Amino acid sequence: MIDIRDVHKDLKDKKVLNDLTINFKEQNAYLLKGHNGSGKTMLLRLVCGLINPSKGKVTYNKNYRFGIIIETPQFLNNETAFYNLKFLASINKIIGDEEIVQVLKRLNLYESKDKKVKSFSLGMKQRLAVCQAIMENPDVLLLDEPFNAIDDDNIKVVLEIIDEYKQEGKLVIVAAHGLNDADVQVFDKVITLQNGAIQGITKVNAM
Ligand SMILES: Nc1ncnc2c1ncn2[C@@H]1O[C@H](COP(=O)(O)OP(=O)(O)OP(=O)(O)O)[C@@H](O)[C@H]1O
Repeated sequence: MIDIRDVHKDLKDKKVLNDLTINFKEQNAYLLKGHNGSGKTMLLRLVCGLINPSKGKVTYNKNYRFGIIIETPQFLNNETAFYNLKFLASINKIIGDEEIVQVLKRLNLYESKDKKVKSFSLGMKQRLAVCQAIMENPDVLLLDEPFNAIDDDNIKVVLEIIDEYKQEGKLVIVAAHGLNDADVQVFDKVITLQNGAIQGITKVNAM
């Protein structure tokens, strides 16, 4: 559980988060919606501790390991896809080559594993970003616009992964726009942000 209570965040005189109170629960997937600049990315940053609130409190009920894509992921462009994941895996040292191969297969990148990232399309880079986010099997998955530039088949793969995470009792928060109604069904709640504040929270099965 991640509890956000009465949170405000000011950056250079601008209120980027405005009086947010939300309780994110395990076994649930949340979809963040809202116009550009409404605060979706800031909320994801707040949830994983990349920014601290100016006022209010963020509480976790356990030590979570986070898997994240926030804004445009950066890779070592002159290295291969496999090398990039191996390099990132060397930080925590909890997975080996086998897990990296599995995740590349899952995101349909195995055939391209030995290609340099600079030759990748936007969609391939986005899928590689999903690989790095999920490869260590995190407790909480935070994805900022993961469907950008991804084709329908791979959108389905990412939606399946979100569903699996929920079934495994994990917590998933995704910022995305333009998902069709059928795809939104994988989420439990849709949170709409406007000017850094919550405009509405809708239960998906009630939509
Ligand atoms: N370093 C900063 N200093 C001041 N304001 C900032 C800073 N970074 C972001 N902002 C502002 O915070 C607000 C929220 O930005 P955020 O990136 O969270 O929006 P978003 O909903 O994710 O939009 P997008 O879909 O464009 O990514 C925006 O108005 C943005 O201009």
